Amino acid sequence: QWQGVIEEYRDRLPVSADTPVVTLGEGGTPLVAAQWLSEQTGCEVWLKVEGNNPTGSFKDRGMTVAISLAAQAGDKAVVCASTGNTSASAAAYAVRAGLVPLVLIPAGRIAKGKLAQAIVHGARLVTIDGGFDDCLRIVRELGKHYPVALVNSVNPVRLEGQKTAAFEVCDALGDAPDLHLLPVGNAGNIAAYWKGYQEYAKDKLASKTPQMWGFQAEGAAPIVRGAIVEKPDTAATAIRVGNPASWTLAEAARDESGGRIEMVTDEQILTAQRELAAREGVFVEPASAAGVAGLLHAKANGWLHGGSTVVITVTGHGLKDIDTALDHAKVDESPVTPADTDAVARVAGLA
Ligand SMILES: Cc1ncc(COP(=O)(O)O)c(/C=C/C(=O)C(=O)O)c1O
Repeated sequence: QWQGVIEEYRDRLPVSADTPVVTLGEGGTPLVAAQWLSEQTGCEVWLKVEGNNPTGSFKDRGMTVAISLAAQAGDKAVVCASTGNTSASAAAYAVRAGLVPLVLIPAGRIAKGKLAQAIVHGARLVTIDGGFDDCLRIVRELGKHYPVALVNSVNPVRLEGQKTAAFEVCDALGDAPDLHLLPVGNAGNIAAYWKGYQEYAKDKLASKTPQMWGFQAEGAAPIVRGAIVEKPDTAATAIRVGNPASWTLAEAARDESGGRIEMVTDEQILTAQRELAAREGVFVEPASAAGVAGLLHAKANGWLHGGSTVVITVTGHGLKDIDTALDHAKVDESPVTPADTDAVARVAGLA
């Protein structure tokens, strides 16, 4: 039975023997062979399906560590700013530890599945008349003046937990891949993976480190443009961030790994989301498809060498944001059909 991130990688995490382990069995997510993407690119492509975590995104990896340490420290409340998945995860893990979750979210731009999670877990929800970056600025100030633990990815223990995904990739493949692709929003995850890959290579558990390729949405691409984006805008609301907290760490991951951070349009992201579901059977929320859009973009631009081993992290489950999926679905809404077998056979294209 998989014990969750802390028990599986205890000696690589900033926990001690008397840290209470607050877990929902996070981690140990599937590494799925992507046949269609492999055919399209001539590479060996794998998907690290992080939507399979307990609250539906990779955030659980960092939250189990952050909340366990907050419980050990005797904190009574935790606070975070979020585009949705961090708050969903913080709420679930906090209540398990008997802590009060206080979450700040940007008005109007949070996927309903994530909002539902924060609400049903009983988080204290504050909807800010502003963007994610405003929420983050405020929680940093709250952390300074009130007895609350800050559990955003500005808290390094979050990235410690998130680096375990790189360990799992190496454990599953027997080595690090040549390339690792993933979305970049607040930019903690690309930094976390890079840290994990470096640790495994140092300990000779991998023969190399991969190039880290991060992808931002064109309307929210501060790292690509080299400037803060005052009004970030993208349908991929999870990565609608104009001033990433881990900007410097993400650039270090890009440069030290010989990788790249590029941008893809919303059109490319939503097409990748649809293609991934229709061809590989993997349904992810829009932001999570940015790495897949990035792979197809890289292939079209000739950046991709055939035969490379490529891992793409798809970061959150598609059920988080069904509104966007349905808005852009190409499905022809079939009219309600009479409860008659012959009629169904005709509508279903069997007859
Ligand atoms: C599905 C999904 N995909 C990609 C990202 C980007 O990861 P980072 O580059 O490490 O920020 C997020 C991030 C979400 C939040 O930052 C939050 O929940 O506040 C996400 O939820």
